[in-house]
Amino acid sequence: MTQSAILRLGTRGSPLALAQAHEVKRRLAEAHGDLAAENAIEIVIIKTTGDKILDRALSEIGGKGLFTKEIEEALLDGSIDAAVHSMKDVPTWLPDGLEISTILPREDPRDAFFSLKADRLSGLPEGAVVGSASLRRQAQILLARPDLTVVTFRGNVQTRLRKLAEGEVDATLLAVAGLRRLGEAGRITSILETDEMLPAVAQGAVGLEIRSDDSTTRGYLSAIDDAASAVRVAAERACLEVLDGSCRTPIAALAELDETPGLLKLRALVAMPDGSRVWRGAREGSAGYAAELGKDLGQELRAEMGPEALQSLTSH
Ligand SMILES: NCc1[nH]cc(CCC(=O)O)c1CC(=O)O
Repeated sequence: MTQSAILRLGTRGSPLALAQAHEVKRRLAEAHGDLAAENAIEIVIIKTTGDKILDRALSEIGGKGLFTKEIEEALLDGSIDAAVHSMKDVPTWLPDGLEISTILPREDPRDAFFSLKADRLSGLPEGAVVGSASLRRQAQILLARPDLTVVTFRGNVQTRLRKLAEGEVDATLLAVAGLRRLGEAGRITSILETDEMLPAVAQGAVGLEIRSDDSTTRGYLSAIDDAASAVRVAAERACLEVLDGSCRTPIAALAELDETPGLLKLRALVAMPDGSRVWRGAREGSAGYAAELGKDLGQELRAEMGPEALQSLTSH
């Protein structure tokens, strides 16, 4: 008989999701002697709705939690103890009884540019075609370069880079964090600065979700929490929550800790998908009030947009 695991981690089965789950397992084994034993941590792969839909842009399907619903069900029914998520894919609203307890040290939050025709976005020839299924990236690409065409583009990293090599598109964008975790960062053409392409809320952050009443798992996970990353993600998610964004709303936000200890700087934007309008805002304040800072900025942007623009962007 095999010894049953002490801790079961639920994850999607994509190469990126598995890399993240193995990073969590490695960090936990380093932090706790009993979790270092073989089979002490079991990685449980769970297929989500988002994994089954490969042919359409997620923004067309809509709905929140495409990558998290089935994993959260496994948490609630006790078949796993913690869920490993790309925090970018986790809705701000969580089911009753669940919470995000832990954020790992955040990877680079920026987006990477890939092209065989130019070394940066601004260098693409007039009328070039960029593949991206993200409305956030689409809106910011068109803000900077209204002459470009953005087409829906999905699939894993390998698939996208093959399509790029075959000339289906002239360029594409992917999160730097995912490429680093997959050991594919060497294929990046260049990294987009955040004033040109503000990242998605929580991009580059891996988080763990648990049952709120599970103090045993909470205890294990507290050793691998990165307070600075958690504060940044809290500010960005609070901003998103106020803006009530779905994956169909082009929203970007990035919180960074200043060299001045305890000072958190948050930038956010909301744009029309076609890049015809953009609303930007920035706030800074104490890292101890990260969520308040995020909410304030979200409310400021809401007020600036007015009810009509807000309605057209967030209601579906
Ligand atoms: N929506 C898919 C997704 N979720 C997280 C990442 C990248 C890793 C991260 O942001 O932590 C990606 C792919 C991408 O946007 O390139």
